[in-house]
Amino acid sequence: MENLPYDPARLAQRAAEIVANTRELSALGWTPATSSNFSMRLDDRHAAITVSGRDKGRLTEADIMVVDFAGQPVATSHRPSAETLLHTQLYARFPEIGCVLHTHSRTQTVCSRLFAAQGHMRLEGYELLKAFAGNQTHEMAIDVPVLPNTQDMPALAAQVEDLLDAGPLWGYLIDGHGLYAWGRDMAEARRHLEAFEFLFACELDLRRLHA
Ligand SMILES: CSC[C@@H](O)[C@@H](O)C(=O)COP(=O)(O)O
Ligand SMILES: [Zn+2]
Repeated sequence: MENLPYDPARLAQRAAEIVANTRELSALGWTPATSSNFSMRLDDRHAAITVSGRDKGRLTEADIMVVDFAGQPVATSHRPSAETLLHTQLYARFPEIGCVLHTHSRTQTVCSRLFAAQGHMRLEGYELLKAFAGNQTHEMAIDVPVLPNTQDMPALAAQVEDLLDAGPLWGYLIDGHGLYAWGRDMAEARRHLEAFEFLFACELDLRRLHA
């Protein structure tokens, strides 16, 4: 048997978790037209991530591959997600991060357009802010950064590094593109993703009502 640099049993377990959750997120309409990508940490050097270009609503374990934290494929000829670097930079920097989720819901994309000029989207006074790990109260605000979109992943990753230097972050938007969110494990990353989606939708509703 091939001598793999990661634990294949752990890969199988993480792949099953990614597939089950991706299908649920896809059923919500958050991964249109093969968009979005998903990953989980395997160990201190490797992550399991979706193969590039796959239909996220029909994902199977065969659509999950391994990369190192430089974003290079490990023991596979598959092509990893085009945005692999945005996942691996988080695993490389924060040992406590175990899962990174990227989706393209309509709400996320509309918000990214609406708040791009401002550079961030403020979420303030909501009970659901307590869904973000470490927050104890609704009496606070978070500014979700909105980065300009680019196909230059090293450039985008460098901008994310600057954001991470600036303070605690649970996710960010990319203009005209979608949302990145993460957490210790799948459950926490999903909680953050769902909280962002809900709060973004509230802000859009308020804008419509005030229009
Ligand atoms: C189908 S367009 C969306 C892609 O360009 C990208 O933003 C995306 O989220 C999925 O890319 P992928 O390479 O499949 O991980
Ligand atoms: Zn994307």
